[in-house]
Amino acid sequence: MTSDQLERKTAERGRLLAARRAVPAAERAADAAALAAGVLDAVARFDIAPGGTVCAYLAVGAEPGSIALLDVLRSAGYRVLLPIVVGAAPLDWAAYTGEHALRPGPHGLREPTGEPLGPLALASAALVLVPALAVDRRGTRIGKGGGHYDRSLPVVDAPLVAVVRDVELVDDLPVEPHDVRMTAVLTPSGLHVV
Ligand SMILES: Nc1nc2c(c(=O)[nH]1)N(C=O)[C@@H](CNc1ccc(C(=O)N[C@@H](CCC(=O)O)C(=O)O)cc1)CN2
Ligand SMILES: Nc1ncnc2c1ncn2[C@@H]1O[C@H](COP(=O)(O)OP(=O)(O)OP(=O)(O)O)[C@@H](O)[C@H]1O
Repeated sequence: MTSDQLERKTAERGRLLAARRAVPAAERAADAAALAAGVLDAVARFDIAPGGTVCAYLAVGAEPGSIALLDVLRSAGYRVLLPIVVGAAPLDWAAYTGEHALRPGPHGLREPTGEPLGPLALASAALVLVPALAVDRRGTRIGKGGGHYDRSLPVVDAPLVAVVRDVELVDDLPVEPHDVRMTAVLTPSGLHVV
């Protein structure tokens, strides 16, 4: 990637974060409800039966997503794992067993208090919900810039479903060699296979 493209990626990230912060609370709540309502369709579209493992994330700040989305998956019988940040190493994972079993983590995150299962737990996923700032129509994802998911996802064979707002599914994002492509994008309007 040229320094020009890297600059574009950094600028794009700033623009996307600012746009997210400007979303009014009512719209955030409506988006969260629509995503929680749509997540089971997404899982069904990939033929993942209850009992299967879904690696998910717990939304922080203005990110799309919610505890309710995790609870929908759990109530439907899926095993839900959440990431644990371990410095610059690939993400660790532990089971989400309810909002009571979370503790504060880095970057304002809440992380599961259960036994850490190790980075390879991600390989047991039947589907991975991936946080993103934006995704393009080729599946290129831009995240917060820590590289956590790009370092973690190479062990996964399962569908990778980025979760963004509808305006964050865009035509074209800059791509780097380490960027792992998404299989589909879940937005409040539904699942988009890319
Ligand atoms: N929900 C979620 N979990 C995730 C990620 C993510 O993007 N979203 N990550 C993706 O790799 C890893 C952690 N990376 C993160 C990097 C930066 C911030 C962040 O900017 N936090 C804000 C606080 C948000 C708030 O409280 O409003 C900050 O530190 O200012 C969060 C997570 C693993 N878990
Ligand atoms: N597979 C990898 N191995 C080693 N370093 C990596 C890998 N993937 C990404 N990185 C490092 O992480 C940095 C951030 O990457 P990138 O901008 O793609 O993050 P991101 O996908 O936006 O972040 P995140 O995954 O945390 O949401 C890169 O500059 C790179 O140095």
